Amino acid sequence: EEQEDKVLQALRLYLRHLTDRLVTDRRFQVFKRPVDTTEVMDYLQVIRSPMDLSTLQANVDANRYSTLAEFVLDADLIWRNALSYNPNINPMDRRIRQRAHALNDTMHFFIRDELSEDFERKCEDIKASR
Ligand SMILES: CC(=O)c1csc(NC(=O)C2C[NH2+]C2)n1
Repeated sequence: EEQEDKVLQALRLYLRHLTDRLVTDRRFQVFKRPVDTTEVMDYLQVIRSPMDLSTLQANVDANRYSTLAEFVLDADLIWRNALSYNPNINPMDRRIRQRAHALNDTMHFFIRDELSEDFERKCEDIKASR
């Protein structure tokens, strides 16, 4: 229905605006592209579902997300994967974990501050009705 498509278009616009801010934040450059598994040889043995900010953006543009919850499932993979792959106390692992926590905190702060629960409920209702 016309009205419903306007809601989904608004969601897409917001998710693109949110992802653009994350992708341009220099703290999150390590999360910008898929991990190069020819360089980081054991990555796919450790991480079952890779995700990165550019793939997230492409998914938004491809209308892959009809609710905020679907987007957050993929977005949370990015920082959770980084915590899993970098568990050690060496400075490099610690720096990536700090950036992973910053990505999580920043994303969820923007969402809580900018997206109403009513809007997300509308998206969920449209999804349930289809
Ligand atoms: C995106 C991500 O989580 C990532 C990219 S490289 C990396 N970790 C390392 O290169 C080593 C430091 N201890 C392993 N983690």
